[in-house]
Amino acid sequence: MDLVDDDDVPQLIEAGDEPVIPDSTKVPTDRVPLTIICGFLGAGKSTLLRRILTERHGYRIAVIMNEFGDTADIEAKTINVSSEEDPNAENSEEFLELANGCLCCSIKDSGAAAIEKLMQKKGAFDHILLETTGLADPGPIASMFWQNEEYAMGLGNDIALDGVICVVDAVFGRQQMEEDHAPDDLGVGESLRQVAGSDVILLNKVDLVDEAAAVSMEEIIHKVNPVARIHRTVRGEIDLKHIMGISAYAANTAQARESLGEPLRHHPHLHSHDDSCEHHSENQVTHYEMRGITSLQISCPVFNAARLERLDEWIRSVLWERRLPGSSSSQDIQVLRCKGLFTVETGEQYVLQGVRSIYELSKVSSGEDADLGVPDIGKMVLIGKGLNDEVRKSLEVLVAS
Ligand SMILES: Nc1nc2c(ncn2[C@@H]2O[C@H](COP(=O)(O)OP(=O)(O)OP(=O)(O)O)[C@@H](O)[C@H]2O)c(=O)[nH]1
Repeated sequence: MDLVDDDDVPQLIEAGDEPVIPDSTKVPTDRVPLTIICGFLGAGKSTLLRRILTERHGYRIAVIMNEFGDTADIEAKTINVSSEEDPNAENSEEFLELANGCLCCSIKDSGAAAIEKLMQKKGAFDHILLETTGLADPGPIASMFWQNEEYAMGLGNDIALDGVICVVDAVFGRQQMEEDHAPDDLGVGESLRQVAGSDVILLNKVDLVDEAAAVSMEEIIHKVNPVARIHRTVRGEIDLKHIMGISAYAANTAQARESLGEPLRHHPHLHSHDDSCEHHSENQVTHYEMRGITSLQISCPVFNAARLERLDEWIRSVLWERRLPGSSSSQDIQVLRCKGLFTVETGEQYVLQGVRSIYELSKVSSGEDADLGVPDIGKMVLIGKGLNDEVRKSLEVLVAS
């Protein structure tokens, strides 16, 4: 079942004389954060979730293990967890409250119905983890929980997308990405879409590879997605603060700068081409391509209001019409993820967040981050297909004009 039609006309920001720029201060704050966990087949998603469901970590998490986005029943494999009171509960109950405070949910309904049932238990958990099938593309699922007007009146009021986590197999990940060529409008397969559309990547099974192979894999991941944080894991062992509460979609200066700044600082041994360019503030398209997926990073000077409006128009054209403004022909551009942080002359800051055709360019509330030394230089990162030199030049001309 397709939860979201890629071709749907995006509804977030309507074209008009004035850009509709939401103020992040108006976003409700009492929502339950939701983290989507995707990953290659057999990469270790269930192992990670089993750990979360059984270890004492102090978090109250509702874990949904479901063939989400599919009409199939719950995954045949069982997460072998049991409560002390009823060791067979997972076989009979939709909801299993675990000794460590987590709530395990195996919900047969797919999609929104599963989440609606879970939200009836709101209060019993502080965070939702949603496991997707190994073949799932996280983009449409993320879109369902982020800036989706259809859900804004119902589900969207209760849930806030926190981030997308991708578990990558350190042994077979490279092969999976290279061989992956599912025929679709983008011409790339799911494993690449998962890496491109994620905010945090867990490079799992590093116990099975040597240091050189792990570094090489990190470099490949970084070149496909320069803004994702990469953590090495063995059997999903990771401090949960790295995958929960990351606010990857927040319209918040500190978070935006964090995700746009130095994504590889956990890995000082990595000095890729991208990093050196970054230090020189050089705008560039990554020279590495994996089945046409590239990233484009650009530095932006302080904007005036008119330029911000033109940038908004540029984004609409590229994300919605897949072409550069002023160009009559389709250039086959498809953006999977975009992020940005911009400062305008008045001192106000704007954060760009985008998942495919849906985006939000929102003003950061005044006073926020006032003491953090906000840099004058803004930055924008696009990840997707067709992001060639022509696209980069078009953006450079726009931000410099
Ligand atoms: N050596 C090693 N084995 C691991 C690690 N993580 C998971 N495994 C094993 O890899 C196999 C697949 O792990 P799963 O957690 O089932 O993977 P998955 O991503 O849920 O698989 P699918 O749902 O089929 O896509 C299992 O046999 C795990 O025990 C790891 O870090 N190191």
